[in-house]
Amino acid sequence: MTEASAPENCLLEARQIGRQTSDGHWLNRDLSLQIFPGDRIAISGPTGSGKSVFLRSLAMLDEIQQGSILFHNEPVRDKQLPEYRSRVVYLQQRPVLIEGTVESNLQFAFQFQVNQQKNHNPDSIRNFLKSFGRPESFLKKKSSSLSGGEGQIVALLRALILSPEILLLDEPTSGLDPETTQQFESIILKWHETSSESPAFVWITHDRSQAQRLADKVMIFPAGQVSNHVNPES
Ligand SMILES: Nc1ncnc2c1ncn2[C@@H]1O[C@H](COP(=O)(O)OP(=O)(O)OP(=O)(O)O)[C@@H](O)[C@H]1O
Repeated sequence: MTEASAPENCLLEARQIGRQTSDGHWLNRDLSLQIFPGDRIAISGPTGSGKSVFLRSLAMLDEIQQGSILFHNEPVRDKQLPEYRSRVVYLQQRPVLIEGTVESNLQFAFQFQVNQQKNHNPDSIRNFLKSFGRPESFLKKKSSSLSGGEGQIVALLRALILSPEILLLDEPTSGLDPETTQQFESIILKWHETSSESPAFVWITHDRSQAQRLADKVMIFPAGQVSNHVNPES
């Protein structure tokens, strides 16, 4: 039986995907998700239930051994991966920054051919910094001198200035204090609300109240059911 296609406006579809280790052990199986413009999706579930494995599969960082991933209803070919990764941006729990200043980290992505047509807008960077309560001199700070939380902020700015269609966030605030967590959430919600392209995000969180604040759909692991209600009591 052939599966029905996703609606035309579907940005990203994981269709019954599964990931297996080289010794044949399934880390997750039969997981499906459709992501539409404007979606705010939380992924929740116990430790070790396969949330990060799934998100890495969506980011196409790890190969899947079952099912398919479709971007705008088309499979992504190997040679399209750089473009895919500039449109579907993955932010991991611990940021990876290059040596040099904050500014050089922010400019780094624009060196790649796939991002050269994107606008490097200094005003938007200044606005983001303001929202984080950081002065412009923050741009001159060495990445090696940043705290873990500041590093995560830089990684977020670096992702947002690429104007992604989808942002994939793996517990991005787990190492941040409550104030920085709140700033981080506000920035993402503001980006989400004000971007003309109607971007979507998928956010792994253990914190039910965070899921409640941020998301309008929740995917619960290990089964991977998607529900339209984020109920902090359930
Ligand atoms: N590359 C890999 N090879 C073998 N096992 C792996 C690999 N990646 C993840 N696992 C295992 O898969 C399981 C699910 O891991 P995953 O990191 O996705 O869990 P999680 O739900 O994100 O957990 P947490 O909430 O603690 O971050 C774990 O038992 C983990 O050890």
